[in-house]
Formats: sequence, structure tokens, C-alpha cells
Amino acid sequence: MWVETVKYPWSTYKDPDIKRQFKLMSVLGTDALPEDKLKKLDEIVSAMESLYGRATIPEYGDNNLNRTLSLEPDINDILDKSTDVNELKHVWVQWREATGKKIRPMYAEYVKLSNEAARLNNYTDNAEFWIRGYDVDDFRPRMEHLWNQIKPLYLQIHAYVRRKLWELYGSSVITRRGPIPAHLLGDMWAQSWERLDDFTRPYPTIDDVNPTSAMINQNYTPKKMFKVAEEFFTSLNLSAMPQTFWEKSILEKPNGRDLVCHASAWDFYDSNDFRIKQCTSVNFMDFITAHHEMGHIQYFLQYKDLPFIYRDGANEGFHEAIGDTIALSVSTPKHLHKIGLLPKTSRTYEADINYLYKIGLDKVVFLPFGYLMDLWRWNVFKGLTTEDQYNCDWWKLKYSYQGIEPPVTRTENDFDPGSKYHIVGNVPYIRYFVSYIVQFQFHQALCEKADQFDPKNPTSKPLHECDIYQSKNAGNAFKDMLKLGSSKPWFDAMELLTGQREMDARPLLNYFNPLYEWLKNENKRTGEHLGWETNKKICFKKD
Ligand SMILES: O=C(CCC(O)(O)[C@H](Cc1ccccc1)NC(=O)c1ccccc1)N[C@@H](Cc1ccccc1)C(=O)O
Ligand SMILES: [Zn+2]
Repeated sequence: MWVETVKYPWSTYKDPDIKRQFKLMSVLGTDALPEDKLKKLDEIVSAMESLYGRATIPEYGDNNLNRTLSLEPDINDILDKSTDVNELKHVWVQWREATGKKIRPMYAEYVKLSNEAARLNNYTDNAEFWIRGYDVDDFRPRMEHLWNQIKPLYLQIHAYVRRKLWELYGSSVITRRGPIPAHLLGDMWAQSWERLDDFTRPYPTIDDVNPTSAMINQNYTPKKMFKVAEEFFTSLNLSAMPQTFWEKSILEKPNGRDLVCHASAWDFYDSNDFRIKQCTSVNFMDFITAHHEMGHIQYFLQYKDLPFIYRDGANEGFHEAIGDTIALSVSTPKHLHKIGLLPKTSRTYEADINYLYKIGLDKVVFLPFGYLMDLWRWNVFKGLTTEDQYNCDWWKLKYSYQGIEPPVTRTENDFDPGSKYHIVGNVPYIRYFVSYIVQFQFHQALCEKADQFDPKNPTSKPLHECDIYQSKNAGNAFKDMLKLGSSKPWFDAMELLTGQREMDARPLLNYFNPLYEWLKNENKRTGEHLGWETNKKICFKKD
């Protein structure tokens, strides 16, 4: 709805709530574009997204089946199981041939039109428009500061994993001082490395925390995975999924039909119809993703009776953090044992380190990726990264923040950012970096409410062992924050739950501290070089 400021001089209003509603309502976004440009922008984004959604790659090897593989589940299964470096290189390169390379010609116009829309909303560029919801004018320096607090921990994990991969693949594939080749990290974008847990964990003899086999043995279905996730939320006195959710959600990849498989949660803003679309496979990673998506639905349910304009996250990072916060409890060996997905648990130092390592391969490893995704796009929207150096600047960031390198030479004929859903789907990404920081603040606060963490004696009940399952105290505290939606600035929502008004990396760093100490000792023992260096060229012109 278009609110004429002349008719409603809302910026002069006294009532802060009415003023806030008008302010939020007055943001037009891309609707500020003239008709033909809006149409063009929509066409470009849906063309990029549908190309990505339909992308398949030829199967590895010269068998004449010429089967094609989709990202989910085919390519992800290969990334999960294969240690054939040529097969891993094949899927890495072919996925980029099938996505980014084809999307590159559309991207520059997407950037131009997005910036035009931002300027019509009185922002200097789309980067500023995208970060407006974080309500601070030094947001980007704050993100860099948070990253600098985390970086020492990341360097330790990076050095340790590089050594384990060097032991497995040998010096012809990977060095012990250079960046890690991207195709060896168990993920198409090297954004999380948890698939490496099996063969890189600190104490390999300890039985692994692998619920996937238990899920398969117990005949889990995608629906059962979501039912188990729902039961965690209701155990906290949060809301169950409405009947329409079970009727209308798409929880499995429909065979035959083309579908953008990237998971998503939908609010139809009628206080009743809420859905998830997820191409769920029966495995632990997808079980965790189910909690992530259900976290969005839970937020929808808690704010569904607010004025329409307030039915949103306190900021975009909050919306991404709800399900992940719950998943920090679900993932504990204690909880998995409780729900029958883990035979037994041994509460030894070694088991603790193994657990923190597995969680670290997701949460700590993700942070440089979660940050650089929009570092690159902010530079593109600001004209600091021009079209002729899209890929060069991408790989400079991947090298400098993640310490990884491409398995084959990349040039400006390629467009590797376009191999990631959020780039082609026009979905901002710093929200996940924010989420990965604040979810540990939420987890710590909820664990205190559940009497499973004592900030005055943090080692008495270690935060990584906390499971808030069935705690009404924790659930009610979470509910009170969720119910605010975007009706208050996010600092107030954060303060209501955690007592703080800032994003703070300390709960995350405290959570991983035992792992950090272990890694420092281990890397010192093996004489590991921290960080990475290379004399390889990163940038090549269009050939
Ligand atoms: O993209 C997702 C999960 C999908 C989603 O739930 O964040 C989804 C993305 C999306 C899809 C289509 C249109 C817009 C956004 N977000 C939502 O469904 C959503 C976001 C905000 C409010 C309501 C729903 N996760 C990220 C990062 C991540 C997060 C957590 C665990 C692993 C990985 C990724 O896979 O790279
Ligand atoms: Zn999400």
C-alpha cells in the first residue's frame, strides 16, 4: 500500500507505534520502479531462479547412461560420500557450468535495476537498502569487527582440517600451508564442512554422533522428521503446526515436476495458511534444516495477530536464528539419545571435543562464507566490483576470508557467485551471518531460563551440553520475544530475551572454547601453519 506522506505527515506524529507503522509501510522497495523497469527486474530474477532450479549436470565417468544429476539429492549425495577427487572436481565444475556461467549475462542488468529501485527509496545503492533493517549506521564495520573476533578460531579449524585432508589426499592434491581446494570440503560452496566429520574428527575411535543411520533404520519419512521437530516446539509450550500446514506443505521433491528445491517457508498473511517447501532426504542434515524452516513458521505463528506491517522478524537475522537456536539443543548427544536417534552417550572429554568439532564444522566454518556473500554483493552494488571483475573479486574474497581456492583455473567467462541460490534468487545473505552470532546469544539466554547454564559459573553446566527440551520457562521467554515481530526495534527484542541490546560474539566463543584450546594444542603439536599463502594467480581475464 502506497502511503502519501503529504496526506499523512507521519514523520511529525507523536505516537511512536503509529509512526513506526507508517515508516515501515512507506518503504516501497522495487515497487518504486516505473512499470516497465519493475517488469524487467522481475523477469530477470525469475529467469535466473528458474535456470538455477532446472539445472542438472552430466553424470561423472564415461558410462553411456548419460543420466543427469540434480543438486538435491544427487550431487549432495556425491559430496557426502565420494572421496574420488576427480568426481568431486567434475561435480564442482559442471554445477558452475550449468548455473553461474549461464546466469552471468543477466546479472549486470539485475544490479543496475536494483540500484535504481534503491535510489528511488532514497538509499544511495541497493547495499544500503538491504541493510536498513539493522538500524545502525555503522553496520558494515560492526560485521567486520565480529568477524575479527571469530577469525582466530576459524584459523585453527582451517589448519586442522587442511592437515586431515592432506593426510587423506596427499601433497599432489593439497598442501599444508596453502588455501584448501574448494571441491574437497563436502559442500558445493564450501560454506559448511560437517560432511567431513566422519573422517576428520579429533577422536575417531569414539562412536560417531551419526543419527542418519538410526533415522533410516527407524523408517523415518520426511513427514516424521517434521513431526518430531514440531514436538520439540510444543514441548516448550510454543505452537503446533496448523492443519493447513500438513495439508499444503511440500516436504518431498515431487517426482517429475520441476521445482526450485531450495528450502523455504511461506506466510500467506491470513493468520492461518503457513507452509514449508523442502526437498527432504532422510538424513540428519535435512532433519536440522527442517528445524530451521520450522523456526520461520513458529515466528509466523507467534506474530500472526499483529498488524500486517509488524508480521516480520525483529531483523532478518532473527528470522534465520529461531530454528537454528532450537537445533542447538536438538543436536546434543543427550537429546538425540532421548529421542532414540543415538544408542548411548559417553560424557567424556573426548566425546565433548568430538561434538564441539562437529558443530564447529557447521557454525564456525560458515561465518566467513556468510560474511563474504554480501561483502561481494555490497561491492557490486556500490560499483567497487565492476562487471569485468565479478569472478576475480569473488575468488579474492574466498581466498582472503575462507582460505580456499578453486580446483581449476577460473576466468571472467565464469560466474561462480551465480552457483549459489541466494545470488540468483535475489536473497540477501548477511542475515545468516547475523543469525549464526545471535543464535548463541539466544541459546545461552534460553539455557539460563531452563536452568541449564549459569553465567556466574559457566563451566559448571557447559553451554554445549544444554538441551532446553520441555522447558516451559525457556519456551515462554522465547515466545515473548517472537510475539513482538517487528513491532519494536530489534535491540528491544534482543534485550527482552538476553538482557543485552547488542550482537555479541562472546556466547559463540565461550561455547567453542574447549575446542579452541584443543585445536591450538593439536596444531602446535603437528607444527601446523596458521593461515594460508599462495603464489598462484587468482584472476584471469575473459579468454
Ligand atoms: O537458505 C537457507 C535456508 C532457506 C531459508 O529458510 O533461509 C529461506 C531462503 C529463501 C528462499 C526463498 C525466498 C526467500 C528466502 N528463507 C525463508 O524461507 C524465509 C526467510 C525469511 C522469512 C520467512 C521465510 N539457508 C542458508 C544458510 C544456512 C542456514 C542454516 C543452516 C544451513 C545453511 C543456505 O542454505 O545457504
Ligand atoms: Zn531461513
